[in-house]
Amino acid sequence: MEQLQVAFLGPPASFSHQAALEVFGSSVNLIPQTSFADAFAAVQQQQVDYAIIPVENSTNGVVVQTFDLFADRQGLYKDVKVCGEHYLAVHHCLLIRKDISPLARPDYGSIKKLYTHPQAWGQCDKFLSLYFKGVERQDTSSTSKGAEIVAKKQDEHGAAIASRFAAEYHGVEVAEANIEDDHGNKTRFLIIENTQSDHTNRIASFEEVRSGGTAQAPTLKPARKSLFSFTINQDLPGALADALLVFKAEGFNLTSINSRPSQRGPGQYIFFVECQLDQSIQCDDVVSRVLQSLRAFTVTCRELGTWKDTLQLSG
Ligand SMILES: O=C(O)C(=O)C[C@]1(C(=O)O)C=C[C@@H](O)C=C1
Repeated sequence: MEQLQVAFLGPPASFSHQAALEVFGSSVNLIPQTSFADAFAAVQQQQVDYAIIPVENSTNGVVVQTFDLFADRQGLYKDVKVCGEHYLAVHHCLLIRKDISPLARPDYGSIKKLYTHPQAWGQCDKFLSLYFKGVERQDTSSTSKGAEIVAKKQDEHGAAIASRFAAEYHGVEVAEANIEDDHGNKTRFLIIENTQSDHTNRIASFEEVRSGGTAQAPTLKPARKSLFSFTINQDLPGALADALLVFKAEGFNLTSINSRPSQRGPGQYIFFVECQLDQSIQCDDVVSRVLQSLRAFTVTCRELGTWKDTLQLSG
């Protein structure tokens, strides 16, 4: 089989890179992207087979940029769907250049600027409020980008928040490890594919890739999750409640609801519903039935993928 191409948020040694290695191993071609939008575009344009994208963190909540891409307001990603998920344990470190003299802890007074991805600030809030109150913060496109900047900026006493993997890759030092508020901190990643791709269509399912082609037909169907997006007529009393009842009627358990502005006026939203289908429901066409029923209560609706629920397996 041709080597699989997998996009992730770069530069190398980001948490997305770590998640990609855990899911796909090192035999696939892992291709760094500068933004989540580039990763979505690479899937839509079939430059890659899969991309791995963070969607929510157990401490800091949803990754809004990812939901904005799933909102697909311009119709740029019409063939992109979720085919899998992965939970990654996320441990943050404070990284400094190797030539900066050892810091007098807990006083990090010599550090004048901090760099990291916006998601990481909220995951390390307690540590930052304790030691870095008032210190300038600069958002970076990823945690590993922050590590790269700190490694290159010889004229500045800056620090990055990123992983130990990023410290090793970018040649910087770990001044403090495990600075996340919750040591059980986890980020859930979604794996996306292009439903029109001949290459991925030849593979029975993403789960076959994950298991290295050894996936056995399960005796009991695993719990599955589906993601739907929809807009409603918000002037109609009960429109949202009616839409949500469709899931209940088909035996889906709603596991999360999110919304993003539809950008069609104030108070107008795109809703995202993630739901779990019980193992006992064997019916494969239940997803299309939900979509069919949703059409009666929504203005627009879309199924954004169905995949194996791995929450129980994530430890
Ligand atoms: O910046 C990175 O290293 C990423 O892969 C992105 C990201 C995210 O957006 O959630 C991934 C995991 C962590 O939660 C922090 C950052």
